Amino acid sequence: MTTSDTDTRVWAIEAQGVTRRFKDTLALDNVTLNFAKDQIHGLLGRNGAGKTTLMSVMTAQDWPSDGEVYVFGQVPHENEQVLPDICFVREDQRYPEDAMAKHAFAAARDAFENWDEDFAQRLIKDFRLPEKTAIKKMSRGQKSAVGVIIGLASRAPLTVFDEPYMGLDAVARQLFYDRLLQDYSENPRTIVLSSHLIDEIAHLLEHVVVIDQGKILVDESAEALHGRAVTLVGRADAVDQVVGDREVLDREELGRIVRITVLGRLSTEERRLVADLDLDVIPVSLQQLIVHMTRNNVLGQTESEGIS
Ligand SMILES: Nc1ncnc2c1ncn2[C@@H]1O[C@H](COP(=O)(O)OP(=O)(O)OP(=O)(O)O)[C@@H](O)[C@H]1O
Repeated sequence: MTTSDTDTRVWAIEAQGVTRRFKDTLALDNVTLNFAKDQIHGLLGRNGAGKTTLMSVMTAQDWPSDGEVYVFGQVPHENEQVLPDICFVREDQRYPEDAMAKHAFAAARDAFENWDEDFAQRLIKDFRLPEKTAIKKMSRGQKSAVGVIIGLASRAPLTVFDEPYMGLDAVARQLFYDRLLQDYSENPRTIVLSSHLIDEIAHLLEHVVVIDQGKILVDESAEALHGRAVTLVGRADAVDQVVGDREVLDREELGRIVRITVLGRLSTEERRLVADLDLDVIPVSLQQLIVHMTRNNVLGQTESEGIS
């Protein structure tokens, strides 16, 4: 079995130059990144960015067209040593025609060594899941709950949730976040979460990866990202004085007042200037930052390709 030559004590997943092509579509374009062990990672990006494809390749459900993937230091594909350590929860999970939730849970109990039956039973009650209804006949939210319960109770060393909460209502989603955080603090493991609801999951994330058009746009700790951009509001000439030659992510004008989002933290001196000029400083949420960055990336590429 091939073993990655980087430090397998640190990385749960290593992707090296991973490309995935589907006929004319380049879903992953030479992706190189690592996911540290025992952290909660967010994999974020717009529709069609390549999230599901990357998750599928990393969990050995799909092969890369090029490049290498290692999970816990080994190539995971067709690897009986690593596959039992991976739980991939996806929205489009297929179940046999008459399968009920209890059948899915029994299969998960057999598949995952760390399966916690008491925890699963508590989650079934929390999510009010009907155990005797065929999964195919369940509501969208109930189907999602089946996946979420399997993902949590499996306690797999690598658990990957691809948009697990489609269809879950706000109460159920909050339940998922709370149970995940609580169980993760008691049983640390590597979690990868993809989501469109960025602000809802931002507080869970320790590491953030943003993918856009198959390329990695951001690969940073959540802490480093926090405060990476700031919005300044005030008189145009005063705001421009502080903005200087910083990269502008967004600019809105309302008469003589402007609202400009710039990359980078403000220095102590700049903060003083901001106070003297009577400007408002508004922190930028992870969701706003990613919206700005992916929007700018698309515009940048469109312009450079000469398409207006
Ligand atoms: N089996 C496939 N055959 C052809 N194209 C595919 C296939 N799977 C994915 N793609 C294409 O690859 C690109 C990435 O798709 P992917 O599902 O990974 O995106 P995503 O980021 O998960 O999107 P979403 O947030 O909308 O689920 C898209 O352009 C998609 O159409």
